[in-house]
Parts: sequence; C-alpha cells; structure tokens
Amino acid sequence: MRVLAIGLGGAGSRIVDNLYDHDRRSKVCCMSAVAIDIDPNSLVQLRHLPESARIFFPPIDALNPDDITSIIDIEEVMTRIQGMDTMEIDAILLCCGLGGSIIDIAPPVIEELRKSYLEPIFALAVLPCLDEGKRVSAKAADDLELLREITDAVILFDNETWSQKIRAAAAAAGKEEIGLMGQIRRNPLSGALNPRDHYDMLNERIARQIGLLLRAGEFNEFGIEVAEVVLDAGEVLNTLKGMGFVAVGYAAERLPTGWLDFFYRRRSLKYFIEGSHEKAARIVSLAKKAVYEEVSVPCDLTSADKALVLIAGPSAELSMKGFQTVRKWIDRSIAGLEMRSGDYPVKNTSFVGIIIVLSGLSNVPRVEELREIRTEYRLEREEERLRAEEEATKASSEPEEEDIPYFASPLETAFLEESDMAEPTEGKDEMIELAGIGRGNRKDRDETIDMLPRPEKKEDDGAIILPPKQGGREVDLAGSASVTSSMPAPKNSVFSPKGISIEKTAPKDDAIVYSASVQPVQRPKDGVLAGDKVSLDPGMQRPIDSVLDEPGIRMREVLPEPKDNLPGGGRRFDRGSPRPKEVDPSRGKLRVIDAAEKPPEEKKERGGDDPGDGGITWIL
Ligand SMILES: Nc1nc2c(ncn2[C@@H]2O[C@H](COP(=O)(O)OP(=O)(O)OP(=O)(O)O)[C@@H](O)[C@H]2O)c(=O)[nH]1
Repeated sequence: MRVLAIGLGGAGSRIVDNLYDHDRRSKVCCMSAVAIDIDPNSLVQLRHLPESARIFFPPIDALNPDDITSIIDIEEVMTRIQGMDTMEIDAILLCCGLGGSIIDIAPPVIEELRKSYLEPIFALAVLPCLDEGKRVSAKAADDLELLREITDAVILFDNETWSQKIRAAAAAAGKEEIGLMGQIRRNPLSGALNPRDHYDMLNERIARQIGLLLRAGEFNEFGIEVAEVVLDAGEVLNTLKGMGFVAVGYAAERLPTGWLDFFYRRRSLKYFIEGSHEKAARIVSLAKKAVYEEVSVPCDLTSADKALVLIAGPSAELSMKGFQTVRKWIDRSIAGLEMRSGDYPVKNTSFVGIIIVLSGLSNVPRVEELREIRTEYRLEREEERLRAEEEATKASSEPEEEDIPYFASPLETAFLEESDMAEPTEGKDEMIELAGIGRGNRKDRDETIDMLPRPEKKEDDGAIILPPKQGGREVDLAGSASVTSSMPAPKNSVFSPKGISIEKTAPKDDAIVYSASVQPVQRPKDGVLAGDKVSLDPGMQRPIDSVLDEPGIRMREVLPEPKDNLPGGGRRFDRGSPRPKEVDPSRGKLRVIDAAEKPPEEKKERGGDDPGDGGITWIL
C-alpha cells in the first residue's frame, strides 16, 4: 500500500528515516516521508531522508521547550505535507516515541490531516524502556490513550522488550561479532552499546517488521514473482482500521547458499521430490517464532480480534502446506473471526520470512504495566505534594526557636531553684508536663515529666514564658516553682529538638528528692526547727540565757560561796550553807569608828589586836 509516513520528534524521525531507506532499497517506492523536530542535531543526523523532507522548528526558549504546540506551526507542517506527492496514498502513518515532548503536537496535526485526507491514520508508537523512569512511563501511558482515541489504530513497538533481546544477544555472542551481532559496535569506554547504535538496531527491527507489511500488495517490475495468494492494500487496511492496539510479529530465516549448499540442494532435491515437509516445517516454525518471540510487543494471541498472515521469499521456498497450517492455527487461536493471509514471492533473496499482524488486542502486558506505573507515579506525586504542603504549613506556623534546644541560663536556674525552695509542695513523684508538646496520647510520653498547671497570675510576676507551640498552651518556666517535685531542674533536663522532655532518670531529680533534709552546714530556718523530723546535733547546742532558771539546774560545789555581806540578796543559797549572823552594835564590844578621824598611832595599836568576832570588820 502507498503510505505517507510522518515522523515526530527524535524517535519518529529516525524510524521514518529507516522505513524510507527500506522502501527505496526494495525499489517498490511506495512511501512518502517527512520528519518534524525541534532538535536540529536529530534532523541533521538522519541518513536517508532528503533535506526537503526534514522540517525544523527552532525552539523559542531552548531551555524551556515545554509548550511544543506554540513552537511547531501546524499550518506550516500542513503546507509542507501538501506540497509532497500524496495524491495516491492509502494511509497515513504517524511515527513517534511515547513519553517524549514532540508527541504533544499529534492531536492538532491529526486534526488538520483529517480535514485534508480521508485515508485512515495509523500511529506507530514506541513504548519507552523502564530505565527511562516513572515519569516517562506515566506520560507514555497518557500518550498511548490519547493516540488510541485520535487514530484508527496504534501499532506498538516495545523498546524495553527489544532492548533486552539485543543485550541478551550481545552477551551470548560475547566478543565474536557474527551475523546480527556484526552490527553491534561497542562503546570502547563502557563496553556497552552506545545509545545511537542501540537505537539504530531497534529502528532496523521496526523497519523490517513494518516495512514489509507496508509493501504488501505493492510490486516492482523486477524482483517480484507472481503471488499465489495476493494480499492487496485493502486487506491490510481492513485488518488494521478501528482495531485499537496492534502487534506485528516478524521472523526470517536465511536459506543455505554456496558450494556446500549445492550438495545440500542435491540431497534436498530428493526430499523436495518426495515431499515438501521441510519447507512446510520451516514456515510453521517461523510463524511460531514471529508470534511468541519476535513480536513487536508481547501480547496475548487469543485476545486479538483480527489477524493477517503474510509469507515472503523465493516462490520455490514458500510451502503452501506450511502456509495453510499457519493460517489454521492463527484462525483458531484469535478471539475474532477475521483472518487474512497472502504470499509475497521475491526473486532475488536468500531469506524466507513471515509476518503475522494481530489487531484489536485487549491484553498487552506492557501497556498494563505502563498504566500501573502511571498510577504509582501519580500516587507518589500526590504524596510528595501533601508532604510539601504539610512541611510548608508547619514551617509557617512554628516559631524558629522551636527547633533550637533550650538550655536555662545559670541565673534562670538559680531563680527556679530558689522559687522551688520557697514554695515546697508535697513530695510526690510528679511528672512535669509541658503542654503542647505531646499533643495527645499520654501513653506515648511515658518518659516525660508533667508540669502541673499553675494558678493564674493577674500581674506580670516576672514569669519566663516560652513561646506557645501550635495547638498547645504557653509554658511558664518560672512556674516550675509550683512543680510538685521539689525542683524543676531545667538545666539538667534533656531537651530534644522536637519537644522538651525531662527524663525521670536525670541525676538532678535524685538531688531534688533529698534536698529537703537539713544539712549541718546549712543555715537553719525558723520553720525548720518546728519540723517533726528535724533534730539538732548535740554538738551544735548552745545554751540560752533562761536555762539557769530551770529548777533542775544546780551550782557546782566547787564554786566559791558568796560572801554574806554581798548586796543583792536575790540569789538563793544552798540549804546546807550557814546563814550569816546579824551584828548588833549595842551589845558588841566593837565600836565603829571613822577611819578618817582616827590618829595614826591608834591605828597602829589596833592593828595588833585579835578581835573576838572572828576577824570580821565592818567598814562603813
Ligand atoms: N526505537 C526508538 N526509540 C527511540 C528513539 N529515540 C527515542 N526513542 C524513544 O522514544 C521516546 C521519546 O524520545 P524522542 O522521540 O527523542 O523525544 P522527543 O519527542 O523528540 O522530545 P524530547 O522529549 O525533548 O527528547 C524515548 O523515551 C525513547 O524511549 C529511536 O531512535 N528509536
């Protein structure tokens, strides 16, 4: 069939370039092609498309080429397409890589094409590899659904599946570069295929699979023999049109050639004369390979609505027996009833190949996988968005100091300790609770110390207030004086960055418990002496003045007795002590004289006398 192929973006342009090459090399020349891109390098590197078929739209903002529809002028594209020889086309094939950005112009382009052309529009869509990331896979799933809606059918090619095949083949071939592996040029630095070569191999595969299908029913004057079952373009179109997802299986086998083959053929001739079993077996085995191994996208054969079988090669090698066997197998396997088939005899070729088209597929695991990745990706994005929102809300509502661990200054600590001493409370093993930190379940905060609420203060009493937390109440540090444990000890507490929590096991808590006992070196307070538990050390007793008034206290005998004539007789004497005698001047012989008036000789005379009163002399 005659086709107008439009390549969008890097992938689409390279695929169209390869298809064009195959078309020209087959000399069928049934294809018109055009490549549209905003990347000049990609267009320059195309090898086969003529310059006139490369449409370049320079990006307005090279760093932000997001809005592709504003960069690519659809009118310009249509003008260029209509300038080509498109009068006799049977279909339009839009080639593109899913997950890229240029594919975004597919809807307006197809809309314009539908205005100008009545022919069906198919898409050849490349599914991205998994290692390109979830974002690309998610976009690919979106693109796929969009393409399915706006085109008549979407032919799928899975880069992931075919990349794995290529890597496996490269690994199996090792260092030997034979056959297909001869095409693999290794990157000398990494030892792996460079991306360009890797894509070249993928595109070659696409060109073989799709190219042969596009050429079905088209013949050149030289290389085509007469087909036994002719498959024209109409039958290919009917297999594809309105059929949603399409997979194309293609397998080929090289026929033996050369001198050795001459003997082989002579021996084989015997077999050919006796029957065509070998040829038939080859066709059947190629058909199985095409469906199960070499299909453009792995799919469930039994979920296909329609199928098409095409065998190609030298007419002598195309076994009608094998062909009928394959037809029967496919016809019985697919869900639908429409099965078309044909042969495509080619003179000058050493290959036998088979193409099996499965259309209207409802079970394509890779498409399901892309949808699942898209769901995952959306969930992750949603989670990220919610987390970012939550963090933004948290950051805007929480004060900056919240994250900084708080340490009380020595002055503050001293104040708190003193406050605690001044207001001792019942010595319970209370918890300090800083409201607004725990936010709810107390079970989660077993290791915190709860701070009891203080009675409200009407005036500013110098309390130190911590800024309130979200959803909590303000915390009064000075209020720690009312903490039921004897000391709040913030300086010994452990402050975590997310909240303040004081561990029970903090050494200061132990000190708090025992700090109520009076130590010998401490200054006793008035109240302390009235306490029941307080006892004074005997060594520290000090007599008080009133202690001598106690009835039980006696003077020791060794103390000298006071003299009788001592004034101030308020003092009591011991019962055993003799009472002093009273002196009667009238009856005694002694006379009281004034010492000042007595003459000196008289004094001298008296000094030698022994008085009878025991030597007691009254001196006035
Ligand atoms: N088979 C094949 N797939 C390709 C090729 N180039 C890219 N891809 C795939 O197609 C997807 C889209 O790539 P491109 O077509 O280069 O992207 P674009 O639309 O040009 O635009 P950007 O997203 O800007 O690169 C990629 O994620 C690949 O999976 C190619 O040459 N062959």
